[in-house]
Amino acid sequence: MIEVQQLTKRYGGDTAVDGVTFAVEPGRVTGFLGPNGAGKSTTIRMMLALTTPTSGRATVNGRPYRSLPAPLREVGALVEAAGLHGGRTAYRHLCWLAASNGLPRHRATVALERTGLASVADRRIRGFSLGMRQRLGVAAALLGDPSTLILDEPVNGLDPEGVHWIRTLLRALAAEGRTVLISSHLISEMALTADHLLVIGAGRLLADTGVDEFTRGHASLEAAYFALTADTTRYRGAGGSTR
Ligand SMILES: Nc1ncnc2c1ncn2[C@@H]1O[C@H](COP(=O)(O)OP(=O)(O)OP(=O)(O)O)[C@@H](O)[C@H]1O
Repeated sequence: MIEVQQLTKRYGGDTAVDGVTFAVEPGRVTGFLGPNGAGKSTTIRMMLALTTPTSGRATVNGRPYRSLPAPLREVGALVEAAGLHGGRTAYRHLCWLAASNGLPRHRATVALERTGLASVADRRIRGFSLGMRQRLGVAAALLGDPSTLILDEPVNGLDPEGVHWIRTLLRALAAEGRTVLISSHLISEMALTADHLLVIGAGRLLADTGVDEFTRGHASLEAAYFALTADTTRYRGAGGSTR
């Protein structure tokens, strides 16, 4: 369970996240949506103590991330597919991560199997495609068998088979009773993956609702999303309407 209370982040005079309050419940997939620059990544980074809030707080299982005794056992995160040592194999990378977090080595094998990377476990990461790197990032998130998963844009770089795979995986993880939060720009994909939605625009929470409820009265989830966020889009192409 993730709880965010009055979370705010200011950069100079700009407010990236503005007094946001919500809870992400276990047992379902929660989609985190919003236009470019809405504050999704900043909110996620504050949950993971990668960015310090100006005010407010974020907790996982009742504690701020920083005070979790074994963070990887409680929260698995995919923030961006960076920080990979290209010369290492996928297996070595995960073993190194496991060792530095006090996790048994066999967790690396389990995570590779769950992410479909077992057959390339001994290949060097530098030869990995974007989609394979993304899977490896998900494998790292699953390493500690955490009850909470926070994945920023997990669908990025995945081919159609990969998109289907991550959708099935996320739904299975939620069905196991885990808390699953994913951000995405792919609204149509969210319609298939998420049970619940948090929508943020210009740093403010615009919706905290079930997918069916959110879509009611609109032609599609996309139409409902555009109607809600039209006035909060920070960046928009010249002449481009989002409706
Ligand atoms: N380190 C930083 N310094 C200054 N401003 C920042 C910083 N990080 C984010 N911002 C600003 O905060 C706002 C929210 O950015 P954020 O990356 O959280 O949005 P986002 O919803 O994740 O966007 P996207 O969908 O484009 O990834 C933006 O206006 C961004 O320019």
